[in-house]
Amino acid sequence: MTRLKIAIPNKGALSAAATDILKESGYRQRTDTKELRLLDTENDVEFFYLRPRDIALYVGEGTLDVGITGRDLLLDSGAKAEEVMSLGFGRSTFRFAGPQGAFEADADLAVLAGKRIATSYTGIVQSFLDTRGIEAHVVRLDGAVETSIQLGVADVIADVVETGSTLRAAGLAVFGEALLDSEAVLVTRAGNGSPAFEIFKRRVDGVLVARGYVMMDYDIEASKVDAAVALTPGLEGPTMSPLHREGWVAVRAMVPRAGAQRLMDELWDLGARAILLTDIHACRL
Ligand SMILES: Nc1ncnc2c1ncn2[C@@H]1O[C@H](COP(=O)(O)OP(=O)(O)OP(=O)(O)O)[C@@H](O)[C@H]1O
Ligand SMILES: O=P(O)(O)OC[C@H]1O[C@H](OP(=O)(O)OP(=O)(O)O)[C@H](O)[C@@H]1O
Ligand SMILES: [Mg+2]
Repeated sequence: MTRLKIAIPNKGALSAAATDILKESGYRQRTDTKELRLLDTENDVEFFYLRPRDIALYVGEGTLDVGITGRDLLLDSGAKAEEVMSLGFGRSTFRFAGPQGAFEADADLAVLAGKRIATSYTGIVQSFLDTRGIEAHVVRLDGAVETSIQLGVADVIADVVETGSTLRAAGLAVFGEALLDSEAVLVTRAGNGSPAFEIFKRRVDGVLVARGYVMMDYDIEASKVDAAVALTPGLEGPTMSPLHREGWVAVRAMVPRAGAQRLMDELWDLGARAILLTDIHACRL
């Protein structure tokens, strides 16, 4: 099997969470943030720590096999890489913004006609304008685009918004609809079904599923077990074990993490006792 080459953000908003998910998936990760390459011989993969903006290009060209980057950066690059899995972190939206009070919050984006729009994501913005048939002037900046309006370089900006605090601090407000919802994604080139890639994907997917579920154990009277199991059906049916206590059984089932506390309340009301929740670190389902 040829060694899988994987691109990881070397710094910025996606870097730490990308490293975490790989560690949880059983891969070696760098200990020094200055390291730009790391060979994991045990798993026969090599990691390349790159700018998140460049990752889709390397993968699209086929120089590297897999990458973690933002959906917005992938689309902006126009690279021939495709999204194969969303990773559930690095969530943001991509929005137009202008000086507070200058635009209606729900303005029709036709108001952009003739405006100067500053952005680091010219690919996304230009293709949006083209699709809508809006003629505007796109000003490409490397970052800190929020300041460009005050400095007289642009009328509006188009940028990543997470909490919105950067916009507020700059006296700006979003308007019109969101261009896209982004999060970190796994990218590869079209049709990559190599065995090494499949193993990598399965490992990462196992961690994501494990993050979404918890293991629930409880004891309940056998006469109530059908009602309890209706609440915790598990993935392929819960595991049931007899208890030493006459007429009681122990039940174990994976349940979605969201709502697990509410489930515990319902099980308690039904008569279940010794209800335990435990984290799952990885799984293959
Ligand atoms: N609060 C945030 N700030 C910036 N990017 C975020 C945020 N939350 C999520 N992201 C996502 O992180 C990615 C951008 O990462 P990053 O900021 O590291 O790249 P960059 O802006 O190209 O680099 P840098 O900011 O170091 O110049 C995008 O996919 C973006 O949607
Ligand atoms: O909505 P918020 O939570 O405030 O986050 C969004 C801000 O974060 C990003 O900037 P980044 O730190 O990547 O700097 P950059 O503009 O130089 O890329 C983005 O460009 C916004 O400025
Ligand atoms: Mg940035």
